[in-house]
Amino acid sequence: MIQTNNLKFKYDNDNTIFEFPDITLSKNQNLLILGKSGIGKTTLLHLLAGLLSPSDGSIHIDDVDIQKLTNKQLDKFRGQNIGLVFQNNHAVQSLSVMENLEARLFFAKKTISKTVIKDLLEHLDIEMCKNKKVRELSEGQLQRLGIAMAIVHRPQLVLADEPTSSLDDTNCKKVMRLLIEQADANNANLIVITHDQRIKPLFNKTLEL
Ligand SMILES: Nc1ncnc2c1ncn2[C@@H]1O[C@H](COP(=O)(O)OP(=O)(O)OP(=O)(O)O)[C@@H](O)[C@H]1O
Repeated sequence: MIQTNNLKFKYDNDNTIFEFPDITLSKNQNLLILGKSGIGKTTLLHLLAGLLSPSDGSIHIDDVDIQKLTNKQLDKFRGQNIGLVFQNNHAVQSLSVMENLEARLFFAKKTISKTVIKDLLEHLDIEMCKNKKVRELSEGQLQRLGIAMAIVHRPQLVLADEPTSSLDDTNCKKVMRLLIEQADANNANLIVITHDQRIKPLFNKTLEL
């Protein structure tokens, strides 16, 4: 469940004040966020992830008011409950695909069987790369690893910023199906930002900024 109220934000070094429309998502609902370049889509996603702090308003995720958490509590909450798919992959270059996923699970304090991880990698078409170092992956493989890392710990909320931008049509379909399936299976919410026309028909709830 996600609820935002009267969210406002301003970067320290800029006078623009962003005022975001309220978001209400019940369990299992997904949302596509649209809007022209520079309107504040990524900013909104960072607010929802607790990476930025609003100047006004509130964000509730599963009844937790994230502004009320200390930094340490927020880090823990994010690690366990939120999955982030960002344009720049945050995987550790010197570790393998599998080691990165194991590190993600360790951080989230969750145990997921090797079979389930193998299944996830197969769905994302990167099982054959599981022992490769991150620096040895192609752009598309790296993006799919980012998606695996965002959902392997089965978070309640998945936030994805342009998750399909460097994927071909086949992988775009696979990735979006997987993100939506995983969100459904975990009773989670999926919020996606995109310019990718291919994924618009997959969402019945959209927010135009
Ligand atoms: N750290 C920052 N400090 C100051 N201004 C910033 C910062 N990050 C982003 N901005 C500005 O805030 C505005 C919104 O940026 P944001 O990345 O949220 O837009 P967006 O809608 O996601 O754009 P795009 O579709 O091009 O990715 C832009 O004008 C951007 O220059």
